[in-house]
Formats: sequence, structure tokens, C-alpha cells
Amino acid sequence: MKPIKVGLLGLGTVGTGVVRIVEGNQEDLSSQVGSPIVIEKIAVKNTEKARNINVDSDKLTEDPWEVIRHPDIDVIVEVMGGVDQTKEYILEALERGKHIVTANKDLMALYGSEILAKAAEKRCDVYYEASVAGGIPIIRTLIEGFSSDRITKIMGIVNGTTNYILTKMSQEGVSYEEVLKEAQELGYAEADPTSDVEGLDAARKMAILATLGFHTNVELRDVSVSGISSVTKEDISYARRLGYEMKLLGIAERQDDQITISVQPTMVKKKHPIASVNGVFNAVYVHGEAVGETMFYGAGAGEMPTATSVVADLVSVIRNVKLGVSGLKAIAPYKEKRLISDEEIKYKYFLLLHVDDKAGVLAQITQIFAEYNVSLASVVQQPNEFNPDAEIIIVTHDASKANMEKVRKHFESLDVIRKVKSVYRVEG
Ligand SMILES: NC(=O)C1=CN([C@@H]2O[C@H](COP(=O)(O)OP(=O)(O)OC[C@H]3O[C@@H](n4cnc5c(N)ncnc54)[C@H](OP(=O)(O)O)[C@@H]3O)[C@@H](O)[C@H]2O)C=CC1
Ligand SMILES: N[C@@H](CC=O)C(=O)O
Ligand code: NA
Repeated sequence: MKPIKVGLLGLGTVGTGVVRIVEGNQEDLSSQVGSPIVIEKIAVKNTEKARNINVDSDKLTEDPWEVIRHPDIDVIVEVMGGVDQTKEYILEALERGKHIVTANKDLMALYGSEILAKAAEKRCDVYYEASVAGGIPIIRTLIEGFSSDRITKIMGIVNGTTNYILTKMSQEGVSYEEVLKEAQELGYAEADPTSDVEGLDAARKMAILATLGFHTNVELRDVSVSGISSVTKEDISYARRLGYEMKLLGIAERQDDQITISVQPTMVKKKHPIASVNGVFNAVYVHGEAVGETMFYGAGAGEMPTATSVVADLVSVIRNVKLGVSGLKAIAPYKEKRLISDEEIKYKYFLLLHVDDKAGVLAQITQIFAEYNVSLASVVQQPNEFNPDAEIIIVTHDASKANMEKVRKHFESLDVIRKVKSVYRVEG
């Protein structure tokens, strides 16, 4: 049987896992696809670097073009990262009729439509399961499993690094900086972890999921984003006392034919299944009109879980080649995009205010909520342990995002409010 030759771009955390699985599971894999799978050439930044896997040094190159232009390579597996230059490699590989497997959400969120269009033109496959929620087969699930339904909500913990950080801060009271360092050492964080902690990585993943779930072209700029860098141990402790867990949630919702997509630290009711997703684990909750509630859980990052998805994509690509159906699976978004305005988006909110401890303050606060038509579910005032202010903890009923922004601005201009300490979305 003629082997299928694969070119690998990158031999870092994920690339190493890919080599381990392709070599370690070769017998099973070749039985499933009907040919041996050979990793023919591997591009790395530095061929001299010490690696924790043995690869034939002849296979390594510092020139990705050598892999892309290699005449015998049928499939390119891109686990190198990067956006603009990487896009050039991918487009050229497609131009040459090579199929693509990538774990690169940055690339797919920014240039997915261009890459998929090129793939369709060239009758090539582009698979990108590992780009969202590492080891969870959520992209397949949205494309195939939900093709018959109309999805109303996709809610995800889709960044392992931040979930790891929030879990450790919550369960062990460890500081933010300490846990971030640990997540980097474990290979979960991006090369620049700012994109993890500021929510950009999750936003890119949510743009990919929402595009697939709502059949419309969701771009990164459509996702409203805030990260976890300002979440304190104090916020987490308040959340827990009130029966919530703090999670960085990506939420894509559809109301009739309008959608909204956001990523933000969110207080999730402890009884919601997504509240108990801890550590580097990810979960994606999907609600469909017909199916109701579903949830998919697993490791969202790390060498072997991510490589599992990459190699499963490789198997799909090779099967398609054998069946002669390459390039036929991509379904271009077919719905017009209509985003819900901030006036129409309604959530529950948690607010923590530090205020002067004197008569009439609470009355002023509730008056402002009333002015902007925000109804309150609970208000608790308590002395502040550390200074003479009082703390007021408020949970609202559903309130429009635009009105809550006006409330926050008004509070910030009020003398009796020393500080608007925190404002979080509440889910469940
Ligand atoms: N880590 C994870 O858990 C997950 C990662 N991903 C995505 O997978 C991709 C890879 O991530 P990860 O494995 O963590 O990244 P790493 O930084 O661990 O590895 C990157 C690899 O690419 C090589 N490389 C980087 N730039 C170049 C270049 N210009 N030319 C040639 N080789 C280059 C590096 O070479 P060298 O070894 O010589 O430095 C390294 O082998 C990224 O897109 C990431 O977002 C997706 C899901 C999970
Ligand atoms: N940095 C990412 C890696 C997977 O996409 C994460 O932490 O989830
Ligand atoms: Na996945």
C-alpha cells in the first residue's frame, strides 16, 4: 500500500503529540485509512533545539516552504501557530492541491473564510478540530451532529489556561501570577499568554463556533471581549458565597434571526453543569430548538488531547482522499449576519460597590437603578473588613447591556460611591 505522506509544520507541544500518536498508533491508523501514514518532513524554527522526542534529523528543516513545496507530501499538518505568514503557507499548499489539518484558531478565526474558499476552489479539505476546545470533537459535532437542528445558544469554557487559573484561585487561593506561570510550564498557554488571559483566544474560538452554529460569518470584531486579568480572589470568594462559580465564558446566543457573541468572566450558578468544569478542562454547552440541552466535556489544551483531534482530522482527510470526496464537506455560511444591539441584549448582573457608610446612600443607588429601568433581585449591605466603607452587593434581574453601562457610568460619577469594585454577568 502506498503510504500517505504528511508534512508537519511545528514540533512543539502539539506537534510532538502528533508524532507520538501517528507513530504509536500506526497499526490502528493504517488499518482505518488503508495506508501507512508517514511524517515525511517537519518544519521547526531551530533544528538544533533539544527535543523530548526522537525524530530523524534528516526530516527536520527550518524552511516551511520545503515542506509546502515537497512534491510527495499529500497533507500539511499545521501546528506551528502564527497568522499572516502561516496563511501564506496554507494558501500555497492548497494551491498545490495539498489538504490541510490545522490547530490554529487565530488563523481560522481571522482568515477561515478565505482559506475555506480556496480549499473549495481546489477541491481540498481543511480540517481544524483542534482549534477549538483541544480534545473535544465539537467542530464535527456542530457540522454533522446538529445539521438537522436550529441552535439557539452555544456557551463554552473554551480556554484551558484561564479555566486552570480561575480554578486554582478559587480552590487553592493561589495568586493569579503564580498559576499563570504554572499553566505556561504545562504547555497550555499561548506563546503570548495575553491572548489567553485577556479573552482573545476564547473570542477567536467563539467566532469559529458561532460561525458553524449559526451558519453566518461571525468575525472577531463581532465578539465583545473581556478577560480575567482584573478578577480578584475577593470577587471569586463573593461569587462562591452567593452560590456561583467564576468562569471565563464564551456565549453565543440567537434570538429569532439575530445573534450576539461575547466572552467575559461570568458568575455561573453552581448547579449549572458548566460551573463544575475545572482545571484545564473545557466544556461546550449547546442548546438546540429540537434537541434541547447538550454538553461536551474534555481536555481543552495540552499535548496529547490536542494531538488526538489533529490526528483524527488527518484520518478524516485521508479517508476522503480514498473515497474521492475531498473538498466536498465545507458548507459556506449561508445566512445574513444580524447582530443584536446593546439595547436589546439582556443579562443578569452582579455588582460590588464600595460606598460611604451613611444614611441615604442605598436610596440614591436604588434610585439610579430605577432611572435606567434596571430591576433588582437582591441587595446586601455589609461593613467592609478592611476600611471604613460599606460594601453593597447587588444582583439584578435581566437588564439591557446599554442600561447597565449607563448605571455604571452614573455610579462612577457619584461622590458617595467610592468605587465600583466589580461588575459581572450572571448566568443561570
Ligand atoms: N498547546 C496547546 O495545548 C494547544 C495549541 N493549539 C494551537 O496549536 C498551535 C501550536 O501550538 P503549540 O504546539 O502549543 O506551540 P509551540 O510553541 O509549543 O510549538 C510551535 C512549533 O512551531 C515551530 N515554529 C514556530 N514558528 C516557526 C517558523 N516560523 N518556522 C518554522 N517552525 C516554526 C516551533 O519550532 P521550535 O520547536 O524550533 O521552536 C515549534 O516546534 C498553535 O496554533 C496553538 O494555538 C491548539 C490547541 C491546544
Ligand atoms: N492556550 C489555549 C490552548 C488551546 O487552544 C488554551 O489555554 O485553551
Ligand atoms: Na475540538
